[in-house]
Amino acid sequence: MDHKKPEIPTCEVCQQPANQICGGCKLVYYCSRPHQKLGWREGHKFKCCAFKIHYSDTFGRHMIATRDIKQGEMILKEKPAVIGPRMTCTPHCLACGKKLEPAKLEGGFDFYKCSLCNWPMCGPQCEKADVHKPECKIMSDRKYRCAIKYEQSDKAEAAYCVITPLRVLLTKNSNPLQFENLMSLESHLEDKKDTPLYLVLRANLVTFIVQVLGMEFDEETILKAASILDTNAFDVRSTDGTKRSRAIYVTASMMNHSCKPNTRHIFLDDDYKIAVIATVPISKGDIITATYTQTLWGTLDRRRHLRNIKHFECECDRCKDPTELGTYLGNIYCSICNGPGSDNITPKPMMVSSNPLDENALWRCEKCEHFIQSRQMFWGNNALMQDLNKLNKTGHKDYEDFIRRYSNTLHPLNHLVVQAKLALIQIYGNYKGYSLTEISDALLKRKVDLCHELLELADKLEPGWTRFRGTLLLDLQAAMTMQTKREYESGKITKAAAQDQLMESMVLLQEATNILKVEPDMRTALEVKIQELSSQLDAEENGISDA
Ligand SMILES: C[S@@+](CC[C@H](N)C(=O)[O-])C[C@H]1O[C@@H](n2cnc3c(N)ncnc32)[C@H](O)[C@@H]1O
Repeated sequence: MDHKKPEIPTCEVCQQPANQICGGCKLVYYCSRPHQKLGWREGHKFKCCAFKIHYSDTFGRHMIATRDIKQGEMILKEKPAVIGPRMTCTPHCLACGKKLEPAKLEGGFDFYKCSLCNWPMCGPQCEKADVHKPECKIMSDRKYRCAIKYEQSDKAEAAYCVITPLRVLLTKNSNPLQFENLMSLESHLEDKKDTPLYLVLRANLVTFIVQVLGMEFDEETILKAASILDTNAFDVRSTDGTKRSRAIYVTASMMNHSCKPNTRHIFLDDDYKIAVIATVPISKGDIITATYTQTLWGTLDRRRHLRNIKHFECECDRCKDPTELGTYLGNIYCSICNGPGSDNITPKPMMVSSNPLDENALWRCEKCEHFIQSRQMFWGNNALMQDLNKLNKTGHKDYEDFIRRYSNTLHPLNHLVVQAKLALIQIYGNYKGYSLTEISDALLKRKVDLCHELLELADKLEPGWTRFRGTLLLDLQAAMTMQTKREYESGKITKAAAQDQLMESMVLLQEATNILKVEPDMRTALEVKIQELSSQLDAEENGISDA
């Protein structure tokens, strides 16, 4: 027999036997905490991570896991290399990104303006923020004053298109290495150059940088900065929804797109660090992916968005599958098989694309000879989306009517129906007049059923520790807890059954907590919910609620 001596790990710093493994890369050992800290300072911080960047002709640079990554693990935390307003937006503060409201000033309603460059800002403090100083100086030195003034609420201003590209260009002097990193990102400028948007940018942005500000950049570099932002920037929102910006994270931008990604990201603190979290276990060698689009859109819409904005053709497993992994999210029923005079065949036959990777391919019935052009699918989707957007959002009636009205065309998991169902889950239990204590047993049951239905969808398209699943689990447990309370109080179930059901709710709440506890806005709310449910369980156990 081969009695091989087991290898004893040794400390990276002193080479003595060690038993503490680095939690980041899980590749190196230390004998003690002081040596781990020393090792980190001496260079491990540059090598320690769970991924490496690979290159392929199909994807360009992309991230690969260098070891198995656990569900819920934070893979990466990074500061933005550049952050600023979106291309066109309603007035937002150039420093903190907050959406601005006008105030009553001497000449009528207007925004507070920076005293030097006249851009709308929150107030004197934001006007002095470091992020605004360099652009403010160059604009005010050139006597440029922003012309935005309040006219009507929510008027989008195209003038914002100059700010974030200007911030990229300003790093050339302030942080040349950062400038190099930013300018080395994928731009797809060649594909965009002649699009209407870039023709407008040539007139606005290039003129602003070269002629108004007198900066020495050529047209190609300026448009490339704008194009790098379009290809790589993340949409950054504060957790309370009052602040919105776009930002580039040089390393996080290396994540490939997938229509069924294996990570989610959140933004932390006031400096908007991004944290990338594994939503499912990721095996060594797997590609680490994010989504650049909306997972709850159908394939036609997702692929068109990716083609137009990110300039690539997505060929992931979901895009290749005409049933979208069995969900039929982008499909409709066949109008012939399910039309008048049909024998109500079950399951109802669907229309599916004859080639999902070709936007122009015909859509055919799975059962009969019926087919339609893909443009009819686009038109139908747009028309119904407009219908959906017009519904009264404060109550449930319009949404329930929408689902009923189109039930012969749209199956229960069509993306338009899913939007209506998500709205209903929000309304039941949360909106004025619909609190969990107020709604009828029937509506409470409807909420529970909708949560179960969408959790099944989530398992196929956004599985694991996703925010979608986390928030659905929270909604479901709240509704189930109320159901239990009502059933017990009306004598429909015994105390033991009530306890079992509350334990079931607790399991759901615990999973939701595991998923959502990293989200800065959720921590306190989750603690309160666990406290409430625990007290309810105690009360049931001690017979207090029998009283
Ligand atoms: C944010 S960048 C990712 C980093 C980039 N690959 C690079 O080398 O700099 C986005 C670009 O990567 C490529 N890409 C990302 N995901 C892809 C995918 N699933 N299929 C094909 N190309 C992809 C596309 O060119 C896309 O515009």
